[in-house]
Amino acid sequence: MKSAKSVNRVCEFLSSRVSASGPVWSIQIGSYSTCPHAANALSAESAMEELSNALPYSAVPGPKPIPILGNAWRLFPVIGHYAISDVAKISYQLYEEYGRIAKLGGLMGRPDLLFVYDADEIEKCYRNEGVTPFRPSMPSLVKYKSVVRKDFFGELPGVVGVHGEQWREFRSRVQKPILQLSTVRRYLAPLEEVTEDFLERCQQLLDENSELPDDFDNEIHKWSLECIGRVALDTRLGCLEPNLAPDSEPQQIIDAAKYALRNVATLELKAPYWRYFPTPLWTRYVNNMNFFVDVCMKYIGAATQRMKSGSRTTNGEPSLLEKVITSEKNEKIATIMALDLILVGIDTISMAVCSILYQLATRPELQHKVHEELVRVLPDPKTPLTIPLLDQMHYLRAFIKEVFRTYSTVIGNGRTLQEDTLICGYRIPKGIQVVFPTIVTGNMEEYVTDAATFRPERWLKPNQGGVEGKLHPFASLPYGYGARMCLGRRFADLEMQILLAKLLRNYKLEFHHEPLKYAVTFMYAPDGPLKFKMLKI
Ligand code: HEM
Repeated sequence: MKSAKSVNRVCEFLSSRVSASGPVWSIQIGSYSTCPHAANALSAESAMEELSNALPYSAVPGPKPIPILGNAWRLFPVIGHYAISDVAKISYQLYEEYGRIAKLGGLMGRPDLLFVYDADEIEKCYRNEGVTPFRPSMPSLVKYKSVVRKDFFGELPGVVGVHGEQWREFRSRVQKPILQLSTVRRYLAPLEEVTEDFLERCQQLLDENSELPDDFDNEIHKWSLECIGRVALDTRLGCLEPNLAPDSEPQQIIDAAKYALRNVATLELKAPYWRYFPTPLWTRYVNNMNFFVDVCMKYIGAATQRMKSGSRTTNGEPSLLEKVITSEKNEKIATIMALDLILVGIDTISMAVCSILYQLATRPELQHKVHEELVRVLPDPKTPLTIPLLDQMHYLRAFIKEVFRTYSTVIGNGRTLQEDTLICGYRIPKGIQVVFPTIVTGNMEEYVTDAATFRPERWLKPNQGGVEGKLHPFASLPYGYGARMCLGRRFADLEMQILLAKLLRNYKLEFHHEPLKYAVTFMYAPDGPLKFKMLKI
């Protein structure tokens, strides 16, 4: 029984790791020559009729729950045919066994998970998700924000782990400055500087065979931490310095971020005693989060002081923090925004980079194409990057998109339905958690021509050397879609492009070890030492 409950946590964890996005609520009703409201009413009426004629939810196919254990047993390693460690495989197996829609129910005390593999239906779900889409989220963070530190987070607790009007209000306050192109552009030079320091550190880490160390993923992690410090806290945290003292602030930040990555999974997957009393793991989690809040408060306080004394970070475009502090006149909003960006902006990007580098190192011909493009765009490797230069790196961008399609870093996205919804001909009740498994749909021949082939050219326009073929826009959505779409996507793209451009213009990456398997640890990424050989070109 205890194990069954822990399996139940896997499902909760699973559904909290899938993400989604999606504005565009303007549904195309077709052309009308009379009153548009009449057309709307007609369409609403026919939607109601479709819903009432739909097949019942009970008819959705899926593994049959067995008494007492429900469906939780199916996630047990060995006795079930789905392995906990390979969540991606569960998504594939459900599709293979049941087709375009499958229900995983009987999950003991938690809503069913409904896997949808039909890209047209996924598109409909996103486009109709309403103004406050609900993404099931990390229960430990929800408790931390809404119970443990309610005193601090109050009525506007941020966007991550927050829903409904509170989410909408917060997002509407910070979305514009975060997504504004002028804000993002402003960070090009500072992030380039961070990346140059990172590459210098990589050089120092090379062994006598010019190979990077076993734990190179930790170094990538530090780079992404340093980038997010620059964006969300207006500071250089110092995480890339060699020989950090264990009690130095950067080392403590590195440890706290690593802890967040490794142990939150344990907290949410194992029996959730922490919901009822403070277990040692929970206490450590809370202390860790408090530490992050303190760090954010310290740097936002410093930014406010700088602004009061009239000395800003630069004379040009204000920084993200400066924009938010000025428009909100409220340090707390800026602090909570920074905390949210840090919480989700470190692991996503570092795991994505691990995956992209592994694919580049193991596909030398394609890596060579990226390098050729970079030589064309940057004949002098020392040329500082600019946005127009980055915009010419079409093949590099296509390569990133193709990695996301084939090895979806965030394995999928999800929404808790806010009202009864018609999906694949079934009436799906409000409250069900719908999963959009991009790890599967991005690889379906139905939506992507020659899906099994890794081919960045599919993302290019014909005049850029692109190849024609099917590519359903809702099959591979790395950043989700809509009102809840990834808030940091522009920074993520910028950070990845800067790193790859600087690295591959100057170095060749090789991998001379046993091929690595991909696994879902926290995100979907190669599971093993990334001992790349890094050779100066
Ligand atoms: C390659 C790296 C990244 C990937 C693949 C990624 C993917 C995603 C996805 C799929 C979602 C869910 C969207 C939805 O529910 O529709 C999301 C949400 C979010 N992401 Fe990212 N992300 C990445 C990097 C970042 C970075 C660097 C930041 C911060 C600077 C960030 C900040 C956020 C925030 C704040 C949300 C929550 C948005 C909300 O619920 O309103 N992400 N991300």
